[in-house]
Amino acid sequence: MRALARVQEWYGPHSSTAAEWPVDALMMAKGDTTVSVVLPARDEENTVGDIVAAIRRDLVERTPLVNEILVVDSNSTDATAQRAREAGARVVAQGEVLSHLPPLTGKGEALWKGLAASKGDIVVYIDADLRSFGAHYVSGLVGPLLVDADTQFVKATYERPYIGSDGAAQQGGGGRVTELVARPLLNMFWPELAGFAQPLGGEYAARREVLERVPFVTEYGVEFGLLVDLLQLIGLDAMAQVDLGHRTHTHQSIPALGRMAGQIMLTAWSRLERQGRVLASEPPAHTLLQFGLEGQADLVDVAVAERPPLASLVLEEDLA
Ligand SMILES: O=c1ccn([C@@H]2O[C@H](COP(=O)(O)OP(=O)(O)O[C@H]3O[C@H](CO)[C@@H](O)[C@H](O)[C@H]3O)[C@@H](O)[C@H]2O)c(=O)[nH]1
Ligand SMILES: O=C(O)[C@H](O)COP(=O)(O)O
Repeated sequence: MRALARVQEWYGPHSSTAAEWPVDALMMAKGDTTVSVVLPARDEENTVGDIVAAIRRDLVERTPLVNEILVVDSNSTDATAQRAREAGARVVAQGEVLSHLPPLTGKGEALWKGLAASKGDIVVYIDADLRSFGAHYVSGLVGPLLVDADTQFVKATYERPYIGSDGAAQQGGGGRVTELVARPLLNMFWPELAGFAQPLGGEYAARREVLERVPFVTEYGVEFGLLVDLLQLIGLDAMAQVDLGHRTHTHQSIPALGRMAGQIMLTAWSRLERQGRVLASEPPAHTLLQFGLEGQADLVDVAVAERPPLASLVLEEDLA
């Protein structure tokens, strides 16, 4: 009950909508602060170009709110890098950033490499598979950071329909892993975070100095890990939420979401262990036996790894 009261107390003062952060007003607040937009992209040739072009048109050329657009090409096998470059982004290959380190995989790795390769004081992450993107996604996320010095991290919320193969939208049907896995876990173990309506969403912004002080879990554990670790590092009152309206994206299959769910559960477990809240006599298994339509079995690995806080790495390299 105490946690719920805490969420209620936090919610009002730390929630806003994108409409409350008009770009022209933000330009006054921006001053010398630089803003990087980082898009992780694996095989997103159908969507990445339009997203980059919209940011470039509305937030670089029309009003210079954004200083840098960086696409991290996450081992794509399609024309993602070319489309992103043509639309005006700088593109880096995930494996070529900090290439002296052994490569890791997945979205969390792309985000960490994007942090290392970008320069802005504020870093905005935007998924490259969005079909509902508008410039207000970026301005809404940076608004609280530019205007309020106490805000360190801003997470998006939105209505998330499920779009069926016939194109029909089912209101509230999207975010299946959020509803079935992430939200129950957060409410059980980190109830202070229960007010984040879309904890797994890929759109959020933070001050670089804060992002460089937390580890990044690889694969799809990254958003869950960041929320839990940032709560511990900066506290709930330095975290805010902005309603961006509506979000549609490319849905993954149920087996793929099962693997994502496994990665998120392992991330939660690692944080429970690290925070001294569970004592494991043996680590959880990280294999998942999945079954296809014909009943065929497939053993997959849902292990996640972790990159250390970027700041610790820079320090280590400075000392070496
Ligand atoms: O190895 C990868 C996998 C994904 N991506 C990119 O990451 C973004 C999100 O990935 P996606 O597969 O579309 O994830 P979703 O099914 O949409 O999963 C949701 O839940 C995940 C777990 O929190 C989040 O990482 C996602 O941002 C969020 O949209 C997209 O731009 C991908 O191209 C990579 O860069 N590398
Ligand atoms: O955020 C989630 O829960 C996953 O990305 C699944 O989203 P979807 O159900 O909208 O595909």
